[in-house]
Amino acid sequence: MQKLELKSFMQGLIRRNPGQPEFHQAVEEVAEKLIPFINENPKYLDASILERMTEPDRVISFRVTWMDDEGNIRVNRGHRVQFNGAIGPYKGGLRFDKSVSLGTLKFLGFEQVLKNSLTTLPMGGAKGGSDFNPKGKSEAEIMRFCHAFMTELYRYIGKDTDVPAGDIGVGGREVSFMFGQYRRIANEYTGVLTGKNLAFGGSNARTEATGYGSVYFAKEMLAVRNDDFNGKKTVVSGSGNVAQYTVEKLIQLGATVLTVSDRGGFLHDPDGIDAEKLTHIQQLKNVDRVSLGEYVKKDPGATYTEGQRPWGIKTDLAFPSATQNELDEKDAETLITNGCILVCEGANMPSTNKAVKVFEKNKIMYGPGKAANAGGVAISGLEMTQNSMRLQWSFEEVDEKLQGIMKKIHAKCMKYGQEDGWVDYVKGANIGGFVKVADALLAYGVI
Ligand SMILES: NC(=O)C1=CN([C@@H]2O[C@H](COP(=O)(O)OP(=O)(O)OC[C@H]3O[C@@H](n4cnc5c(N)ncnc54)[C@H](O)[C@@H]3O)[C@@H](O)[C@H]2O)C=CC1
Ligand SMILES: O=C(O)CCC(=O)C(=O)O
Repeated sequence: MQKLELKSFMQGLIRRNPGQPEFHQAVEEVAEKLIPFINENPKYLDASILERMTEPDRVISFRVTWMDDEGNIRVNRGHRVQFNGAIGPYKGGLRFDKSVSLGTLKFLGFEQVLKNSLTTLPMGGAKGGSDFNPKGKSEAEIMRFCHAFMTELYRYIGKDTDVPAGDIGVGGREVSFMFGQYRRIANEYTGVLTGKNLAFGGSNARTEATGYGSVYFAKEMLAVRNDDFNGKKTVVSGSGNVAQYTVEKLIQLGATVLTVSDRGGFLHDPDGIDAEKLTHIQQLKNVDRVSLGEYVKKDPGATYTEGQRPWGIKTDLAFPSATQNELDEKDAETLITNGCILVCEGANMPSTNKAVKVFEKNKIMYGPGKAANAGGVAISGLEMTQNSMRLQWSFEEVDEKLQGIMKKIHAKCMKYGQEDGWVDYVKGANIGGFVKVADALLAYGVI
C-alpha cells in the first residue's frame, strides 16, 4: 500500500468537499499529526481508515418552516451530520446561528468523533443545526422554530441512534422546547437529548461541565510543570455557557480573570471579575440578553472595546471560549510576546492552524478544544447513563467523575504527545482519539 502524503491527501479532500474551508482546516490539523502515525502502522494504512474517517456516515438536510410573530412564513435549513458511529450512538450538539453551513457542521462533527473517543465513553460523533438566527427573536418565535426543527429531526434520532445536545445558540431553553416536541411526537419518554432541565432527566453539572472541564484540563497541564492557577492573570473570550463556567472555576481556583467577550467586542476589568461580577454578567447574557457594554454602567473601572478581541491584554493564561477562528497568527504572537504560557480551548477550533503553529514553535502549553472542552460531552454521556438507569446522581458525584475523565484525557494526550521537555497535545489528542475509532472500524471489516 502506498504511504499517505499530507499534500495529496488534502488535495483529494478539498476536491471532494468544495467550499468548506473550516472542514478542510479541521482535517488538515488532524491529518498532519496522524499521517506519520498511520504510515508507521500499516494496518490503518491498508484499511484506508483515514479516508473512511474523513467521510461522514451520512448527512441529513431538511427544510424548517415556521411562523414569526407578524404571521410571516419563514424558511430555514436544518442539518444533522452523523459523522461516525463506530464506537457508539451519534452524539454532539446543535448550533443555531446565521453563520451555520454544512461545512461548519462537518468540521464540528469530524472533531466530535475524536473528542468523544477521548472521553473514554461509548459515543460516536455528530453535529447539527440551522442557519436560524436567534438574535432579536421573541421567546415565542424561538419556541416555534425549535418545535418545527424537531418535527423534522425526530425521525433521524433516538436514545440508541443519535442524541443531540446544545451548542452556540442552543441552551437549556431550546433543548427544553425540542425535548417537549420530541416527547409529543414520538410518544416516548427517553433520553433523546442531553443538557435537559434537571426536572425532566437532566444531569447535575452538565451546564457547568464544559467550562469546568476546560479548567480541570488546564490544571493538569500546569501540574506537569509543577504550577497552578494561584495569582495567574487570565483572559477568557466569549460570555456564553462555556465562558461563564470557565470564569467561575478559574475564580474558585485562584486565578484573576480580566476579560470576557461577545460578538460586539470585549470587556476588560483590570480589578478582576469576581463571583458577584460574574453573576451580573450572567444576568446580562442569560436573562436580559444584551451587550456586555452594559456592564461598564455598573462598573466604571471596566472598559468595553467594540470590534476587538481580548488577546492584546497582558496575561499568563488564555481560554478562547467563543467560536472558531477567533484567535489568529498575529493574536498568538501578541499573546506570546506578552508572556502567555498556556492556551486552553473551551471553544471548538478557536485558533487558526497558523496560530497553533506559533504556539508549537514557542513550546507553550496548548490544549486543543477536542481534548480541553470534552468535559461537556462527557457529562452528556453520563446524562445518557443516568437516563438509562432512571436515576440522577448528585452534583458532587458528577463533578468528581468529570475531574476523573479530564485527568484521563490529559493522560491519553501525554501518552501519544510527550516529547523532549514538552507535550504536543495536538498530536496526543489526535492520535489518542483516532486509535479507538480506527480499531473498531478494523474489527467491523469493510463498512
Ligand atoms: N456548550 C457546550 O457544552 C460546548 C460548547 N463548545 C464550544 O464552545 C463555544 C461556545 O459555545 P457555547 O458557550 O455553548 O455557546 P453560547 O451560545 O452559550 O455562547 C457563545 C458565545 O460566543 C460568542 N460568539 C458566538 N459567535 C461569535 C462570533 N462570530 N464572534 C465573536 N463571538 C462570538 C457569543 O457572543 C457568546 O458569548 C463554541 O465553539 C462551541 O462549539 C464545545 C464543547 C461543548
Ligand atoms: O453534549 C453534547 O452532546 C455536545 C457537546 C458539543 O457539542 C461539543 O462537544 O462540541
